[in-house]
Amino acid sequence: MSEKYVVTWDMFQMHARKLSEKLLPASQWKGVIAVSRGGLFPAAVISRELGLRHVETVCIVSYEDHYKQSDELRVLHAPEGDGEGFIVVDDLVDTGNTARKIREMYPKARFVTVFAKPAGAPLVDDYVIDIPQNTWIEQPWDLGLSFVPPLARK
Ligand SMILES: O=P(O)(O)OC[C@H]1O[C@H](OP(=O)(O)OP(=O)(O)O)[C@H](O)[C@@H]1O
Ligand SMILES: O=c1[nH]c(=O)c2nc[nH]c2[nH]1
Ligand SMILES: [Mg+2]
Repeated sequence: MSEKYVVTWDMFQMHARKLSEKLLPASQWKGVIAVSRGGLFPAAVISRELGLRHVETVCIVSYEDHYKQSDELRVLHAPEGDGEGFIVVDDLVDTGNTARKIREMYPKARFVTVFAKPAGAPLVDDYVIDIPQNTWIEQPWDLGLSFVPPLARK
């Protein structure tokens, strides 16, 4: 990836709130299924905003290494059913491989993400922010604050 897009916690919360607005009225939903782990973060915001207390996880491993996707997706845990009445939420779609698997598993769910790159965007029902394909999204839970030395050192 040639570019980086750094996301801060406050911007992430703001975008996740915007995504929640697209999911009104809340009464149409039984609950939320978070695509763990990245989807846990927007799922917390969405379930809070919409007053949904039924929160499930689907656990999929795609990127074993931070920047490198493995050939096979590994599903470690998945709630039963076709997803009817549920919002399935992930933090982002990139190649769309995870989204394709989710769509296959939960064809009746509404699948939403905060960020979408062009290759994955058509697979998502709702998202908030477009990101170019050549850009790596650095999520706030993967980052930390650290000291930066001044330019002029004595
Ligand atoms: O569209 P794709 O190319 O499939 O990529 C998107 C997926 O990749 C990331 O998850 P990852 O597999 O890194 O796991 P994590 O959520 O546990 O960090 C991200 O959270 C999405 O789930
Ligand atoms: O933190 C992440 N940023 C990304 O751009 C991305 N694409 C797939 N998986 C990803 N994880
Ligand atoms: Mg993920």
